[in-house]
Amino acid sequence: MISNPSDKYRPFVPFAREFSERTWPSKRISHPPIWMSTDLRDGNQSLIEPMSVERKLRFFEQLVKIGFKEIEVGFPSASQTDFDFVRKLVDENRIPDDVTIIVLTQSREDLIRRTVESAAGAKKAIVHLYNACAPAFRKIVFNMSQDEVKQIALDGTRLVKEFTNQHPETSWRYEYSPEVFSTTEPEFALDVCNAVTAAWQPTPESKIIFNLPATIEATTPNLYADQIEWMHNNLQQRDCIVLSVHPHNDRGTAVAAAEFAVMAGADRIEGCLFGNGERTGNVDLVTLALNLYTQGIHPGLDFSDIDEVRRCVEYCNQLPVHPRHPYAGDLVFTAFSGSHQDAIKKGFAQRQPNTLWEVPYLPIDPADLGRNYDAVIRVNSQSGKGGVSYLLEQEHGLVLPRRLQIEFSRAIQRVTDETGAEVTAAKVFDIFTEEYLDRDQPWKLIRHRITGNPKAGSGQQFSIEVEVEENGQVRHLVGHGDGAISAFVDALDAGVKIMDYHEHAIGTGTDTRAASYVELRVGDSPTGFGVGIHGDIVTASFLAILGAVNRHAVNAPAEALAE
Ligand SMILES: CC(=O)SCCNC(=O)CCNC(=O)[C@H](O)C(C)(C)COP(=O)(O)OP(=O)(O)OC[C@H]1O[C@@H](n2cnc3c(N)ncnc32)[C@H](O)[C@@H]1OP(=O)(O)O
Ligand SMILES: CC(C)C(=O)C(=O)O
Repeated sequence: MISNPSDKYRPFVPFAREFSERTWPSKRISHPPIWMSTDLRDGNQSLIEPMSVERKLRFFEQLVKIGFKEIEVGFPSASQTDFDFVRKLVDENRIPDDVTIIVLTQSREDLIRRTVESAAGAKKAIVHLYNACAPAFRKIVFNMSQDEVKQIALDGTRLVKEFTNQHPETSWRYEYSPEVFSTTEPEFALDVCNAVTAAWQPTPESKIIFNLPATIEATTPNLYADQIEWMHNNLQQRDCIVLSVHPHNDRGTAVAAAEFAVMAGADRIEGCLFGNGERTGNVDLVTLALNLYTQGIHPGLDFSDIDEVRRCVEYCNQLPVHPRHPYAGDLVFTAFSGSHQDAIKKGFAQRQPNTLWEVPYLPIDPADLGRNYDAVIRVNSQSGKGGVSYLLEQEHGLVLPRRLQIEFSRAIQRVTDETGAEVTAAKVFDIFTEEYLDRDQPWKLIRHRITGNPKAGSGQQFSIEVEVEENGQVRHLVGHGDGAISAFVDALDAGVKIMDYHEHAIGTGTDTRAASYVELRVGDSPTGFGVGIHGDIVTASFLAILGAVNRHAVNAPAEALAE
């Protein structure tokens, strides 16, 4: 009696085998596997609308551009489109000399004949034959014994040999997949593969490919690796074999399964870009390749323009790539949260050219994939001062002092709390402008003139004449001090005490302007900031002081700044 859904399932244990001789867990991947793209076959057969010849061609050319040397181009006996596409590649000489095409077939005479016909004339081609070997498939699909199922593989192998021999103009190789290997008894899968080896008679120069698929991912990836390592150790004529894996992603662990399988002895991986393929997809070759990249191993595939690849794949598959997809999604190099932004900003600030990549929260340099840094930091209610000030610095060259960052991020937080939405970099600057640069000011600077002419260190007084507009009235002020700022403060005579002052240049050459940031106190009020931007540094600092005084007058900071 089954009362719970979980009672319907049993854990997959591959026939009580222990695999205690395993060595793969302590292995490291030191070089890339042979990559085989099955986008045009396994990927294509899983699409809502299979690719047209035009889409297939576009995808094929993209795969070649990325650097794939083995491309499964279709199931030619499935449809006229698939057959015509393979013929087009061959007849129009579209296959580069260093690329081998692969064509898949069931083990049925008419289908094998047509499959060989589709690729005949290519310089290099691989015929790929499969039949399911797992107990459930033997029982449910074929209703056959082990020997009968093995015979399907042997009959198919003989026919592939016979038909390919009729086309000596092509350099043929052979790939055999004991489909559903992942839930097949290891001894039976081994027995079938060894029988196929004997029938095909591969050599070290012309190897057979045994592709051991996790047709349906049924186990934790470590168990798949155990199965692969066992085959690797027990297959006859291993030196004449390319050991391949073909993980599907039913449990969401196909990438781990493929990586473990390589550690366990696999030479080759079949998969699709961005993990397209039956059901949950084939293993994602982009993730696998770029995982190698981050370990200091060049994958031998070129994803230096990941967005172009993504656009092409989305067009051909008519399926979107998820915004969180590893390495390729729109959001994968973006931090919204404050502590992530803070760490990224510091990472960029400390980065030295030509050094190892070490920017927190960014496992890979987006520039290596053709991405820019525009989207690295985006601001919403989860963001902090680091992210906000990063945007001002990147977009407008404004390097806010720490306490101003704290003050300004409160203004941003008010907006994000109110709207619940993202604040774009342009909006951040608008809010900054409104808050610090373009207020409706009671005090406006009209002009100033330094009248004293002190020599540095002389102890002489600085004198200044200032013309300001105060609430519409023009006033002429005079002040004295040790420097321009103190003389200006003296002239204002508004109870101003300067607490902190920063300045820096924005831009270069004739366009250079100065940015000044002044933190001051008016009377006993809490401190507040003013910002001035001007071509003249002294004017910038006066604007900053007036800005702070104005902010105090209009909108005295309600609370003191706290660290
Ligand atoms: C795991 C994978 O991805 S395998 C690849 C799967 N891809 C595809 O199937 C896409 C292309 N396939 C097709 O277009 C069609 O299935 C065709 C043209 C190959 C065959 O079509 P049909 O002749 O109509 O047969 P159908 O698709 O129903 O196949 C089922 C039959 O093939 C048999 N069969 C299934 N796999 C194999 C195999 N590898 N070798 C031999 N026979 C097989 C089944 O037992 C069944 O036989 P039955 O009719 O005697 O019960
Ligand atoms: C044909 C085989 C390799 C396959 O696609 C699978 O088992 O998933």
